[in-house]
Amino acid sequence: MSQFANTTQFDLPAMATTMASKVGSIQLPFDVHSQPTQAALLAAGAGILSHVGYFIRGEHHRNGPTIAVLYMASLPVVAFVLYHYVRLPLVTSAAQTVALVLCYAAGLYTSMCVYRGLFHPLRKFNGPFLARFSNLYHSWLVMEKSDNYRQMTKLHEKYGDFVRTGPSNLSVSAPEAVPAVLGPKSKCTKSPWYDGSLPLVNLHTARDQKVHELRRKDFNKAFSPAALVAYEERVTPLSNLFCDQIASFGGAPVDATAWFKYFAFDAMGELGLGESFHMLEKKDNRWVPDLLMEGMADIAQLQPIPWSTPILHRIPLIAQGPKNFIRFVEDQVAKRKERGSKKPDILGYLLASWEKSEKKNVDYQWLRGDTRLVIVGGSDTTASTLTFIFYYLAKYPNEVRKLRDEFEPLLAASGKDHLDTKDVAKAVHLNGVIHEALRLNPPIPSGYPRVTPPEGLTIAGRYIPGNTTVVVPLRTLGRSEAAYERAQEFVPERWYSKPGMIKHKDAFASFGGGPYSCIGRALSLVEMRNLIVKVVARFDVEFAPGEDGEAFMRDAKDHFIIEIPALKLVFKERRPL
Ligand code: HEM
Repeated sequence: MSQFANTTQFDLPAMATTMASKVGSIQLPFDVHSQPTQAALLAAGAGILSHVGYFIRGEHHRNGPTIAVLYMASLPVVAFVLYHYVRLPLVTSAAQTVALVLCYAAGLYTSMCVYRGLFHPLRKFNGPFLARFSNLYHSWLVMEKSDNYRQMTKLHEKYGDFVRTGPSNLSVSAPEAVPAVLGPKSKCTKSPWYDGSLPLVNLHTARDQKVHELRRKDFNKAFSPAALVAYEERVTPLSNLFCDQIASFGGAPVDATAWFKYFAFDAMGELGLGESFHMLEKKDNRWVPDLLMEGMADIAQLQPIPWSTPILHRIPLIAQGPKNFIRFVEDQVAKRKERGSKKPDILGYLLASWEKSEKKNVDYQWLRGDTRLVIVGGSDTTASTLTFIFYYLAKYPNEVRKLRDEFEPLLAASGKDHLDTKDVAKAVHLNGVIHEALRLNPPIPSGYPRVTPPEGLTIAGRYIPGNTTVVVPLRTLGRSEAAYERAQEFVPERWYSKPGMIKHKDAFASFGGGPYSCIGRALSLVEMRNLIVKVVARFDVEFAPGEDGEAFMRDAKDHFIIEIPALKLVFKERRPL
């Protein structure tokens, strides 16, 4: 199960001495001092060679920290050689060194730009001019507002279904892209982006198919139908607590965004770690969701540049948010391990596999990573979906009536205060509301990148070369007329009585697809159905005075997961308990 990045130690003085001793015995073919042009050309040539011989093929992002250190180390080494062996004055050595290193970089980047602009297999795909030369363009595009999903929609409106967003990157918004790139039969693999959190590993970031398959088996036990039934019993008290807390506002405005987070995090604490974080009843841990989002926001704009994150993770004072969040998770794993749990929880199943492991130290890293994954993957996604759902319910009160008409007879017949498992399929409108909110507002709005197989891939009649990073922009596709009729409108009936309004049944991918799809899908649906039924049964929902939901919809940020602004709602009790 071990799959960690190698960290290389650099002994700079030793490297300098070794290199210097070699240069000392070599007669340079020119005098650096009197023939600067030749020296510059040689450095530029080395840059071109390193591109053509090394950088042009394969993946190098994991070597990012090593390459950065080597590049920095070359400065003192070259300066030392020029000063000590070529016997240039100190200041001249330093100036020549900078010039040579810059010439090397110029050679490297010129070669890259010429190749990417004129000879790259993606050269025939349209996209912003600068995007073809570097992924930095994509980063720059989203730097100010962290609004990748909006930028992707704009680019697709301008350039069509296929947009070259980086030298080897395509965004494909054709509905056929979902089965081809994400479907069970797809031969695409996870892109280098998934290495962004190394050396931390987890199921989601596992790029090796076999490693992923093995770990997913451990996870499957925690998400079996029997486990889900047991989990639902523990969601119900949290839904009740949520309703009681909302009722205590007495009809005053509530920050729905924050409260759905408290619910979803508490549910993940309870079901993931065996103990709620108690955010619904106490203020103590309410900082955790903000910490997570801060961490995601810190590095969101760098996501198009996979080599940047391994470097940032190694710089002590940078990306403090994710590091603090990891510390919080580690603490939770240690506490859960110590206290044990009488009730089944997700970590319990993973701990049981770990107990049997022969490589306890290595597999403990997986345990940490997967606990973080469960908390991140299970909380914020569910919370933002619930907030979007209640935005639509406040905007369209008729939807609330339709929901009540559907579930009230089902609850009366079963005598339960939540939907019985056998009635879930009958709650077609409730399921339609959830799917419609997820279609219009996927919590991972810009999709997740894959790499095409070496032989390439054909989507909607267009051939995409092998080793291309492809992403399906989910929010753009979810609102596309090519996939849905009246695509911008909220019509839950399209998911049951009006199937003609779904033009491409494969286009819905808010939970992913294929072997890497969301393993928590059924659990999140259990949580959401449970809470929606309880809230809608007990409260009428309205926008708070001064709230129209526009800023909420307009100002959402895309940090891979979506960060939504506060949505102020009023919950008025229909029948006080
Ligand atoms: C509305 C709620 C949710 C949505 C929209 C959602 C969406 C997704 C998506 C799109 C993926 C695939 C990402 C990729 O391929 O890179 C994913 C993976 C995953 N999700 Fe969810 N998720 C939700 C709730 C949950 C919950 C409640 C859990 C529970 C712990 C969970 C756990 C996971 C895990 C463990 C993975 C990784 C699966 C793998 O790589 O095999 N998710 N989720």
